[in-house]
Amino acid sequence: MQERRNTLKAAMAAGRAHIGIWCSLASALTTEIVAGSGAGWVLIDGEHSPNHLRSIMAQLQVMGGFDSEAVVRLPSDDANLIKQALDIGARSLMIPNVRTAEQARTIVAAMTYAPGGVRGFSVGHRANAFGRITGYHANARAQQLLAVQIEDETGVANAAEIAAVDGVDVLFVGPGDLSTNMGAMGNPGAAHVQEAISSVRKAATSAGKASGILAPVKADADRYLADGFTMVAVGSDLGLLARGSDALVASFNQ
Ligand SMILES: O=C(O)C(=O)C[C@H](O)[C@@H](O)CO
Repeated sequence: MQERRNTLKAAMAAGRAHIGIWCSLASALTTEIVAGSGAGWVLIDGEHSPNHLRSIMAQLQVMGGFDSEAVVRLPSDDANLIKQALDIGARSLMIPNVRTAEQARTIVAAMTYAPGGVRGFSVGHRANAFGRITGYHANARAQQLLAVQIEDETGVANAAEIAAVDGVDVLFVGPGDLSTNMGAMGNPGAAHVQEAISSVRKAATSAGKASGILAPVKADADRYLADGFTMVAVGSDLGLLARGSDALVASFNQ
């Protein structure tokens, strides 16, 4: 049995844009619905949502039948969480609040088997189809994608060094945290925040890496894509359901 190619990783390496949808409802059913949309990737959020390893695994299982790549965001850079997420079958990770190149190297090491890293070795896990994937351990890193989130001014200042770390594929801007940490709470459109966002993209591009951002307003997403961001989340399951139901009710309350 062969592991399926990580088409998101290939697209990022080739500079091809893939839009994604953010899944925060911690539901295998809604993630399965979203995965059928044709989005290039689906973010399973383990930071700002009531997800846990089993709920993340259930979403990975339902996504197995779709071309869309599952990207799992962990709540931190904790090596033990990285190990568990990789073993249940996550191979594209998003790690929040990455501020230094050293932190990024530590994250890559947690994703990598010895001698290059410290990922714990096991044969019998879901990632390896329970021992059925030929050459899983030797090829695991080649199919992994790492998106590190740049979410404060330290990360922005270190973006070039972070992007240069071997194993980092994407610098992904967290617009909410970045704007908040820059004194413009929840307003990534502020001029100085936009300058920071642009500098992150340029740092990624200069290092031959991809850049990404969450942009649930279409005009923003279109602009970021035009500027060269290639991993752009353009909406969320939660937003689609909340705003869609609001609008539906409002349409009858004219
Ligand atoms: O800082 C941000 O913005 C992000 O990283 C995305 C948010 O955490 C996401 O949960 C918005 O729903």
